[in-house]
Formats: sequence, structure tokens, C-alpha cells
Amino acid sequence: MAATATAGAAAAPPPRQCKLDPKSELRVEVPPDAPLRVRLVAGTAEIFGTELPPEGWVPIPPRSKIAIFTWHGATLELDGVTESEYPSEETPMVVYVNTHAILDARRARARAAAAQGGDLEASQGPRVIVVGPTDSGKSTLCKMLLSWAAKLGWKPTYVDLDIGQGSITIPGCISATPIEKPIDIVDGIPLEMPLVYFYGHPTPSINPDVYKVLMKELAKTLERQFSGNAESRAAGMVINTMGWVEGLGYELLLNAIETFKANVVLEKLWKMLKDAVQSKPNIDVVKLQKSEGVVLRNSKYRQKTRSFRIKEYFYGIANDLAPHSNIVNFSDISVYRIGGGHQAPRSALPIGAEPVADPTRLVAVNISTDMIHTVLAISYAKEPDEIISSNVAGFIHVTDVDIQRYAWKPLLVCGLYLCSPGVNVIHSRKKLTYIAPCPGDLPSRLLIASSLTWYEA
Ligand SMILES: Nc1ncnc2c1ncn2[C@@H]1O[C@H](COP(=O)(O)OP(=O)(O)OP(=O)(O)O)[C@@H](O)[C@H]1O
Repeated sequence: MAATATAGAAAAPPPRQCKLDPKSELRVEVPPDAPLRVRLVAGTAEIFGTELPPEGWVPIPPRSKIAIFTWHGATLELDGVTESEYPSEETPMVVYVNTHAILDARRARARAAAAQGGDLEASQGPRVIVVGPTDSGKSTLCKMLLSWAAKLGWKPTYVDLDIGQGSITIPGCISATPIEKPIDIVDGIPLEMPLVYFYGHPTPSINPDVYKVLMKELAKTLERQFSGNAESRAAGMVINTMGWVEGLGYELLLNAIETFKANVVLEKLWKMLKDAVQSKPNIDVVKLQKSEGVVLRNSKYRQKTRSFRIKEYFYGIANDLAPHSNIVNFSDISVYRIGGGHQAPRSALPIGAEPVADPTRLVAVNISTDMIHTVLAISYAKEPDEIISSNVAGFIHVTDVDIQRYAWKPLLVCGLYLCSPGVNVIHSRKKLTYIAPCPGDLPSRLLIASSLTWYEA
């Protein structure tokens, strides 16, 4: 099939077939508002590690940028509009699958060591961390490594540290989930058992200390789970990182490698880390080539994608879920912000002591109309001081904040009507309206504020 670009095309082209040679891929970009479906007519093919079923049409979600790759050759049929579609034989897939094979061998070694009563280190499978700049294909490589491992029966843990995009749940979170089967082409990462810590902002620079603390909490919880589950331990982790690789971003990457005890670093297009971590024992740094198919996304596009991820949480990928609107009294909830606490004034400190800001301090937040359109996380914490070390149950989206309502009651004094705040009746409602994915009361009264906003169109 010749390279085509149908960007802006109003009418859908007729269904068309595309024959792919072995070890080649068809790269497709789906527009935001027109459906596309794909069918395997002959041969075998996969999308980022997940095989296309031998029969039937597969809907490709709007805004997707995908590659349909075949190892042994395939004929595909496409039905619908694309922004671009073209085949390519230049892919790094052989290198990627070889990397997978090495990881697989390490998992098998770890499992065998566990069966022979080996120590924790010997029974630990690969903890792979994928690093590199933005749009170098990190998330895509993670998906492939996870799906290929799951296809062989492993249940590796996917750890997503990329708070800018959020591939497990909404952006602003550090999360992890076991991957038990190849990642669904339509539904994405399974959401049955995610472990989610809420940072609440799309970039770590807002409060890197909190970002580090949350990474530590997640790593601690995973460590506990691994110590009681030899299979998960042998399957290991695949860790996705953010694309900020300079200055503070670089420091946070080194911190992530240490915190999650990563023992394989897969670099995409970037070798700065090599010098920093190669001197350490038991860490392998492997430089991998970037696929030419990876699509560059500007900041406006990323901002939009973040909004869509939040919308998807409430309305589903195919807009097939209906969130529930609910009203809660201010007195029934407590909202906190993690970090941003001001340092104590010098005058309040003992003589000679220097004021120290505690970036991880918990601050109670007054509920105000500023919260409208923001996302709040529902903490599993029992007490406020446990919030930073607790994962979250889910999210709500604030649609209205009713602070107070005045019922003017003018007084007739000497033939004049007067309005005085002193004598007016003030009807105070103090209610917050929100949408949530499920009906019923909130599972906890402890909520975490964020800078994540979403405007319902
Ligand atoms: N071979 C390919 N053909 C077509 N599209 C691709 C290919 N590989 C990746 N993509 C798409 O390119 C985009 C960027 O890739 P990806 O999300 O993996 O990069 P990233 O390094 O994780 O980015 P970031 O760090 O900015 O989140 C994604 O939409 C992805 O689906």
C-alpha cells in the first residue's frame, strides 16, 4: 500500500486491504472524531505486543497512533478514516524481541532459584526501567515487553512513573498493576487491581520531594507484595518513566532506579545514565534504538490528552459509562493538599534554628469555588497524617461548590426599605457537587486536592 495521508478528509474512504511483508509494520494515526476498525484477513499481526484476533473487526480508539506489525507477513483490512497510514520495513522490533527473550530467561532463572529455596536476590526477576526523552517510545516499549511476557504466562508488574500522561489511570499519579494477559488493544491496561498514589500535578517540578516520597511508598508496597508472592517476584517489573531527562528530571530518574532497585536500564536514544549507573554492581544498561514510527506530540496535544484521560476515567474509553452526580456537605469531607506548606517564621523558632520548609507537609484546604473543575483523590488513609503514605481509592471531579446563598430581607424603616447585612438572613449551604464513577457515598471523607483540571464540554 502506498503512503497516504487523509488528514482532514471528510468522507471515509472505502474499506481497503494492505499486504505487509514479514517484519514490517503499518503505521496508522486515527483522528479524534472518526472511527477506524481493522481486520486481519490473512497471516498474523500484533499491535504493540498484542496479537490481532484471527477473525472479526477490531475498533481502534480515536486519537490512537499505532503500528500493526507482522513477523511472518499479513494481509489487513482497514475500514474508516485515518490521518495517515503507511507501511514501513524499518523497525527495531527484532532488537526489542531479543531484549524480551533475555528478560524471559532471567525470569525463568529467578523462578528456578525460588523453587530451590534461593535467597531473595536470586529469586528476583528483572526490574526493567525504560528511560529516555519525551516521544522516544518508552510507553510503547513497556507495553510490548509486558504483553510478550504475559503471553508466556508471566504476570509482570507494570509501574508507571510518568505523571504527565498516565497510562494506568489519570495523569498526576504514580501507579502499578500486575499485567496478567496481553494488554487489550481497545481497553488498554487492565484496571482491576491498580495501586495508585496521588501526586496531583502533571509535572514533578512542582514538588519533587513529594514525588520521591510517593515513589518510595509505592516501592515499599510492591516490595511487601513480592516478598509474599514468588511468581510476581520472578516476573519482575517493567517501569515507565517520564521524558524529562535533564537537571532535576535526571536526578529523579536516578532516584527511581535506586528506589525500585532496577537492575536493567533500557535507554531510548540516550546514554547519559550509562556512565552514572554502570559502575554500580548488578545493573545492566542496554541502549535501544528508537522506532522511526514514534509520533511527536507537542505540549498542546499533551494537555489535550491529559484532559481526555480524565474524561475517560469518568465516561469510559468509548464514552459508554455514565458517571454519578452527588452532593456532599463540607462538614462531611476534609480536603488536604500534600506539600506546599510554608516554612515557620524565624520568630517562632528557637534562637539559632533555621526555618525549614517541609515540602511534604499536609495542609488542610478550605473548600472554595476555586475547586470547581478540579479532580480530588479519595484517600484510603484512616487519619490525615497517613494520607501521604496511603494509596487512593479513586477520583471525583468537582462540578460545583455552593459556599453560601443570601436571602435578602429588606427592612421597612421610616418608610424606607433598607438592606443591611446585619439583619439579612444568610442561608448557608456549604455543599460540594461532584461526579464519581460509582453511585453512593464516598468510601472515605479524606480527600486530596490537585492542580488537575478538566472542563466538561
Ligand atoms: N512504530 C510506531 N508507529 C506508529 N506510532 C507509534 C509507534 N511507536 C510509538 N508510536 C506512538 O507514538 C506516540 C509516542 O510514543 P510513546 O508514548 O511510547 O512515547 P514516550 O517516550 O512514552 O512518550 P512520553 O515520555 O512523552 O510520554 C504514541 O502515541 C505511540 O502510540
